[in-house]
Amino acid sequence: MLLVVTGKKSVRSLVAFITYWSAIKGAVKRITGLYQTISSTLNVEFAYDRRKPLIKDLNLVAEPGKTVAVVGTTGSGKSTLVKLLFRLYDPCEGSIAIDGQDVRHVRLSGLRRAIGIVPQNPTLFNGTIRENIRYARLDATDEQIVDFMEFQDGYESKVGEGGVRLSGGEVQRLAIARVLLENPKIVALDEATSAVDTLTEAEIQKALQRLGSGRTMFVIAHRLSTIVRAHKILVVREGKIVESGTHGELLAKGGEYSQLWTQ
Ligand SMILES: Nc1ncnc2c1ncn2[C@@H]1O[C@H](COP(=O)(O)OP(=O)(O)OP(=O)(O)O)[C@@H](O)[C@H]1O
Repeated sequence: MLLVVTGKKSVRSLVAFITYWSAIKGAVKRITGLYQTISSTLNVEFAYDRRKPLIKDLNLVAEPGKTVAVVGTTGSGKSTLVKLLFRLYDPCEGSIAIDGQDVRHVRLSGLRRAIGIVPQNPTLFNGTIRENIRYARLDATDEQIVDFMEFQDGYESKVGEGGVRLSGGEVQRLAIARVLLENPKIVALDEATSAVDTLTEAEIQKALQRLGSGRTMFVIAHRLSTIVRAHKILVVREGKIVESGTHGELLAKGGEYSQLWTQ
């Protein structure tokens, strides 16, 4: 800049330099992007129907490698938070960012590669467990697929139409295995509500711990064990985060969370 002011360089070369520098910086951002810190501006708002705002004053930070559990009554807006993150919808006000970059400025294909989703009811087709897991990454080797966890009847057993031959716990573990195979940096998990026995519960928790290791995980949580293990719990009511903290902190506070807990 000084060289331009003193007349030693032309404005044209300064413009060329800035363009060149922006291109390099852009490229570096794509290469080094950790895709791990999720944050929002203070004023994020969202409405499906403009007359009825749903998400209000959303203030959210999820730190790299940490598990954030979202809890709240039905219809409080938990799934909508995940939809905003994944850009199925954009906020009406404010913005959500990953590593400080507004998700609206990240290429959609890149964003969806960076975030893995474990849905409550995964779509399963009538093939083997191995084939259903491979669906997440068609070029995966057999070794890569069996690396994650064990299934009682083995990887070659058929799951049946829509997974009817699997137990609720196996369906959840299969959905987790798919995302482990995808290996994204961020995971959004909509935890199934189905009750499972203690042994299955322990297996699901083991799979979840592996999933959360080194990843930022955002869980719409229903299981006690998941909530207790989370690094941070967000309590959502009518689209607002009304409390946040660890399980111990929130219980000690004696507010909304402790009421949810005793219900
Ligand atoms: N696509 C949509 N169009 C219009 N309204 C919607 C849409 N999706 C959700 N809603 C409404 O927004 C509100 C919040 O829904 P959301 O699914 O985010 O809640 P939730 O806390 O995840 O509920 P649950 O625990 O039952 O899954 C609900 O009143 C719901 O009916």
